[in-house]
Amino acid sequence: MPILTTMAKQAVSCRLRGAEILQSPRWNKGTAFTAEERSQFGIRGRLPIGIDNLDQQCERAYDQYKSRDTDILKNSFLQSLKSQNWTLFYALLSRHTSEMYPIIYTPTEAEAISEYSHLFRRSEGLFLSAPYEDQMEEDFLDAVEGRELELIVVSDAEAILGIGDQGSGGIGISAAKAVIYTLAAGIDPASALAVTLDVGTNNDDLLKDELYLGYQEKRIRGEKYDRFVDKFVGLVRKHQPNCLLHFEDFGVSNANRLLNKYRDKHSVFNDDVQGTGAVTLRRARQAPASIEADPQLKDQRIVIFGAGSAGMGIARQLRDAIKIDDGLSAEEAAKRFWMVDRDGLLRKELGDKIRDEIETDFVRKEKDWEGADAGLAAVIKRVKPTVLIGTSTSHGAFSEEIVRDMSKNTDRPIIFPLSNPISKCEAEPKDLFKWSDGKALISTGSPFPPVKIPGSDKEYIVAECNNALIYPGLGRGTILSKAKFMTDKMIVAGANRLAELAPAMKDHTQALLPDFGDAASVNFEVSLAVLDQAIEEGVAKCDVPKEDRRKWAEEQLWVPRYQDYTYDPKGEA
Ligand SMILES: NC(=O)c1ccc[n+]([C@@H]2O[C@H](COP(=O)([O-])OP(=O)(O)OC[C@H]3O[C@@H](n4cnc5c(N)ncnc54)[C@H](O)[C@@H]3O)[C@@H](O)[C@H]2O)c1
Ligand SMILES: O=C(O)C[C@H](O)C(=O)O
Ligand SMILES: [Mg+2]
Repeated sequence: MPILTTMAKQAVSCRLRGAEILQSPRWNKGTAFTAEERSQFGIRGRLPIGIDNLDQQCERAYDQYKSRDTDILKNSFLQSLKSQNWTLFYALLSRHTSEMYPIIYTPTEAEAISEYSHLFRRSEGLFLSAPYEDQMEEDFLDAVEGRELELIVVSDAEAILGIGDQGSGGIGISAAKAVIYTLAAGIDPASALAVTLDVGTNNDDLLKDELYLGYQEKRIRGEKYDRFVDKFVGLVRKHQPNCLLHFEDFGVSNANRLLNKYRDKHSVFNDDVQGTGAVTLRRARQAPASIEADPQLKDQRIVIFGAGSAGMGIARQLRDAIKIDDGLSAEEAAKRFWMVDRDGLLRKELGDKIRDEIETDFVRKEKDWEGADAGLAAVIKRVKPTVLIGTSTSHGAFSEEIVRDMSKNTDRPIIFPLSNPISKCEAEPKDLFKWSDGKALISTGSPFPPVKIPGSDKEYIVAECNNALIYPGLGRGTILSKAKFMTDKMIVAGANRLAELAPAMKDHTQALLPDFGDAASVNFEVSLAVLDQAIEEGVAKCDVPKEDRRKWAEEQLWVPRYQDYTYDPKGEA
C-alpha cells in the first residue's frame, strides 16, 4: 500500500547552493531539479541536461536495486541512496514496501550492523562517545543544527536484536528504527535523529578488530554509565523538551531500569519492552479467536522462554491485560506464566540468580520445583502450556520434542518464536507446522514465507509479530499529542486499535496481524487512537476537536514528494 498522501506543501526557500545542495540528502533532487532551480542554485553544469520526475527516478533506482545479487548489497545500495536523496529513498521504499522492509530492517539490518566497521562508507546520526563526555553538549548541538526535533532514537548497542553487543555499529539500529518511523508514520526525517551512546563494547571480536570504528575499550558500567546516560537525557530535556525519546536494544540490566527512571520525567518509550509487549498482546489475544474452544487469555497457560527485556515486557503486558479483563490481582494473573531463562524456570530455588527487576509474582514458588529438572523441555511436559513465546535468542530451542509434547495437550498450540534475526529464531514455521500436524498458530519476529499446507493448494500465512507494526504509530500519536509522557493507557489504546485492523477480524482464514505492506495505514490508525487517549487522559498539550483530528493528523504526515525551491541566502539549510 502506498504511503498516505497529504496536502501539498508550499515552495520553500533554501540557502544552499552548488555542491552543497547536491550533497544534502534533505534538499537534493538529483536529476529532478527543474531548469529554473538549476539556474538559481548554480547547479546547471553539475547535472546531465535531462530532467526526470520522481517516478522516473524510482524506476531507475529500482533497476539498480534489482541488479544487486544479495540482500546485504541491496541494503548497502539503499543506505547509499538514503545518504544522497531522502525523497527518492522514501519514495522508492513506499512503492516497494513489502519487498524492501526486510532489507532495510530486520533481518538484513542485523548483518549490516555486525559488519558496520567493514562496510562503513559515510556516517549518519550522532555518536556520543564515552571519552568525549565533557563535550557531549557541544556534539549534541552540532548534530541538531538548531532544528526542533520530534524524535530521537537512541541505542547503547548492548543487545542489538539477538546478536548482542555491537558497539558503534548500534547506530544502524537507531537509524533503521527512525527510517520505519518515516516510512510507516510520516515523521519528517529532518526532525528525527539517530543516536548511539558509544560506551565501549564487551564484544571480543570488536575489541580485537583493527578496523573497528568505535570506542575500543570495555563498556563503562555502574555509576559512570548512569552518569553518561543521565547527561544525555538531560540534554534532550533541556534542548528538545517536546521530543519523543525512543530507547532501543539496551542491555537487559538497563532497558527496564532506564525506562522506569525516566518515564515520568520526559516522553520516553522503550521499544523492546513496551512495543514488543503491545504487539504480542494483540497477537496472543486474537489467536484463540480462530479456534473452536475460544479460550480467554486468562485460561491460557503461558510459557515465555527468555526472561529479558522483551520476554518480561510481554509477560507484564499480558498479565496486565488479564488483570484488567478479569478483575484478578496482579499476583493471581501472574500465575498463568512460567518464565524460563538460562537457569531454567524462574523459581524460588534460584534465589539471587534472578535479576532484581523481575517481580516476584513471576517467580514460581511451588515446592515441587525444588531439585526438579526445570529446563524448557521439562517445563513443557509438566506445565502443558497452551502458549509458548520465544525471546531467548536461542536458535532452534523449540525442538521437535517440545512442539510434539505441547501439541498433545492443546488443540491449537500458540507458538511465537520472536527472536530476531532468523539465525536466532527458536524454530522455523515450516517445522512448527509439521511437528504440530498443522495445528500450531504461529507468529515470528522476522519475516518468513508462507507454509505450504500438505495435501492442499493452500498456504498458511505466518503473521510477523514485530514491534514495527505498532511502535511508529505509538510514537506518532505521542508526538502529535505533544504529551509530556507516554502512558500505559496510550499504549493499550494503540494496541487495541491494531487488533481491530488484523485481516482475520474480517475473515478468519486471513492473517492474525496486518501485513507490513500496510504498515503506513495501520500505524496511522494506531497514532489516532493514541492521540485520542492522550487528550482524553489530559496528558496532551494539544486539543484538536475529535471530528477534526483525522484530517489534522493527515496534514502533518511527511510524504516523499519534491517541493519547489527558491534560492534565498536567508533561507533554510
Ligand atoms: N519480534 C519483536 O518485535 C521483538 C522485539 C524485541 C526483541 N525481540 C527479540 O527477542 C530476543 C531477545 O531480545 P531482548 O531485547 O529481550 O534481549 P535480552 O538480552 O534483554 O533478553 C534475552 C534473554 O534471553 C535469555 N537467554 C539467552 N540465551 C538463552 C538460552 N540459551 N536459554 C534461555 N534463555 C536464554 C537471557 O538470559 C535474557 O534474559 C532478541 O532476539 C530480539 O531480537 C523481538
Ligand atoms: O528490531 C526488530 O526487528 C524488533 C526488535 O526491536 C528486536 O530487537 O528484535
Ligand atoms: Mg529491538
